[in-house]
Amino acid sequence: MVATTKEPLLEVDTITKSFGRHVAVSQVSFSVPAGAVCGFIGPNGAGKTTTMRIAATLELPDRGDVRVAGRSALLDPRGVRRMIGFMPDAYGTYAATTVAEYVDFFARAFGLKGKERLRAIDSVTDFTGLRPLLEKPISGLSKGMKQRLSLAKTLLNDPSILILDEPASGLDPRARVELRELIRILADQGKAVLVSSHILTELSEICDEVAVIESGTIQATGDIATLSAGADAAKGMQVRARFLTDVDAAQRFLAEQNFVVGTRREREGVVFGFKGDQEALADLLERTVREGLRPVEFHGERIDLEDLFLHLTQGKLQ
Ligand SMILES: Nc1ncnc2c1ncn2[C@@H]1O[C@H](COP(=O)(O)OP(=O)(O)OP(=O)(O)O)[C@@H](O)[C@H]1O
Repeated sequence: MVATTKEPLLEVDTITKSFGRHVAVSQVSFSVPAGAVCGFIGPNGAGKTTTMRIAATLELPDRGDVRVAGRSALLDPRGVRRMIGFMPDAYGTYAATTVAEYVDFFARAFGLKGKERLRAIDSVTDFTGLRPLLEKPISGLSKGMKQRLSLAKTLLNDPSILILDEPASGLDPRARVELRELIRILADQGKAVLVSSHILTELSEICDEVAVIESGTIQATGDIATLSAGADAAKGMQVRARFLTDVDAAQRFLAEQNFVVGTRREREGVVFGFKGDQEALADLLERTVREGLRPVEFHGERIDLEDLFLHLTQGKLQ
């Protein structure tokens, strides 16, 4: 489970689903509290869409359950559906339809009537910035605007949980940033947001937590800082250090210290691998000072997000 002290609004509880003999997801568990964005990260074919479709009650799991505010999706799919907004990775084209017609159609499909429907349409088209484009045919919208339209439709019934399947895929950098901002606002309104991507960097700035999936099984859950720290400790980080005293003496001293793996001279300094956490690194810096080595530079390069993703997944074909 994603570690959190808050009550989960969405709980995916040990779900397993096979298609024929192929196990698409196996014992997948994680949870998302209200007000949080959880990134669901995994390479192509990892099981993200299958998990999200089950969470959105569009598919039944073979085993396990999904609970929304404590309600079981298996026992009460209609009740759960009312609380969930699902934005699929691909949606039907309604090329000849205008933005206004499209939103109105879905508002009616959600059973919204009269003033309530008009209020909901105003609210979602304002939020997504689509109001100036209401009379435009969908065929004339950019990919970014189409994604906003899909999000607008998903928000019509004001769901407390949002499940967004690869919403940023195919968007240009500006549209990505704008979409991220909208997602953050929605979480700040108290919604629980589950958002998938096959790249960690795309979501790292807005996610409170991530769940990493590969080959149908969860590889890691938690916040990115904790996962990065764990990966640093396991994989090691590279530290660059410069000393005012004799560099050879500094290199000899470092080579004998705990967590230090491999030292080499580089320009006036020493570069070494370090397999400890930030605390252990701070201790090492303190020891170099006590030793009289007079450090003037001591810089640990932490694992970057691309490396973290590669560390958490094994790149299995799926
Ligand atoms: N309806 C289906 N019938 C047969 N196999 C399926 C079906 N849906 C998914 N699969 C298989 O289940 C596995 C998981 O697919 P899923 O679409 O959930 O992955 P994903 O992580 O969303 O991938 P992508 O990033 O490529 O969208 C894949 O091997 C896929 O081929």
